[in-house]
Amino acid sequence: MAKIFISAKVPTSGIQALQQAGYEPAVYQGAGLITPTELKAGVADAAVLITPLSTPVTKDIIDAAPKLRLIANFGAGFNNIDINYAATKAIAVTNTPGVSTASTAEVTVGLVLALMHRMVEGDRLMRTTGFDGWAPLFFLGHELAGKTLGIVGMGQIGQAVAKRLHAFGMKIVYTQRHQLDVFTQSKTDATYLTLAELLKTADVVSLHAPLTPATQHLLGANQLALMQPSAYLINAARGPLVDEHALLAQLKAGQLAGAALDVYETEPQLTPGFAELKNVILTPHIGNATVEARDAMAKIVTDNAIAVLNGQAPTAVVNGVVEPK
Ligand SMILES: NC(=O)c1ccc[n+]([C@@H]2O[C@H](COP(=O)([O-])OP(=O)(O)OC[C@H]3O[C@@H](n4cnc5c(N)ncnc54)[C@H](O)[C@@H]3O)[C@@H](O)[C@H]2O)c1
Repeated sequence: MAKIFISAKVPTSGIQALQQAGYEPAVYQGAGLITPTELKAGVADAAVLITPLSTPVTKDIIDAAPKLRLIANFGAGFNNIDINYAATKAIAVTNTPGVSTASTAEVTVGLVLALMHRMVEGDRLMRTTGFDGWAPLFFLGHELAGKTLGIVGMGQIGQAVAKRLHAFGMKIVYTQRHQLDVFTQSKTDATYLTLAELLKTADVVSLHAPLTPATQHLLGANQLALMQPSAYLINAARGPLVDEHALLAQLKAGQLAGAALDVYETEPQLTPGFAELKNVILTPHIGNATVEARDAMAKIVTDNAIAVLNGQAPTAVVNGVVEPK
């Protein structure tokens, strides 16, 4: 029987779906992330690899897997996989689009609310020194209503964030490679701007573009310097979109009002300096960490595994290989 190797624990619903289809997947049981050596051993005789987005699947790993036909990435972003090299070996690479949208949009909205209303900072205060009581000038934040939200990458998550924060009374501007069609744009009254115009204009900048060579350090020192000192930055996309050292310098210099990060440039490491800043919220890559999203992701990867092993085409192919070897 063809081997399915799963390089991290996944929801029970996924394992059960594979068992019902007659497969007994081998699941990595170690603590933390799998090492490259363990991954190579796991894929050596596997036809399918199901892997979380935190695990690099490099040329070396692919070379160690001569029977591999499918790499089903458990995640929407797939920058962890050498998709082009996989294509040269007729290995399909799939992701899990769409099902992270509600969860990641909700987390983003939560970060905007918490940052602008200083909720995490307030929680920390109550757990330490406490406060002297209500006072007219005490602990002031800012309302979202009437402010401008700038979305970088108006795809599924960007649009879901726009819809939700438009309901809070925010004006929506966005940038990406192509303008939206008029109908989609009109649903949130969104206005297209260039990245530079957006950075100069927005009170809150929220990143929702994928990590590609073109988006690496999309916000470097020069771009961050365009933002208003009263503006906030949210990154729930991918850490390397932002030059974190430049961001830290801007925050320390008071050139930005605050930032909320769910993802990190050298994830899972945190760049030293952020933890000390009161106007920064840090969450551990929990954008789609919901039971609902993870079950839906498990369904996509296991459906694809079963399809490929039955000689059918997988869905959500990201490297053009619709008929794997
Ligand atoms: N924090 C989390 O847990 C979490 C969860 C899910 C997804 N994500 C990240 O969010 C990203 C977006 O997800 P999605 O489902 O909305 O993807 P999507 O493909 O629907 O949207 C991405 C958008 O980014 C735009 N884009 C591409 N290159 C760009 C550039 N150079 N400048 C500006 N815009 C650009 C695209 O045109 C597209 O509209 C994913 O790639 C992933 O990295 C994070």
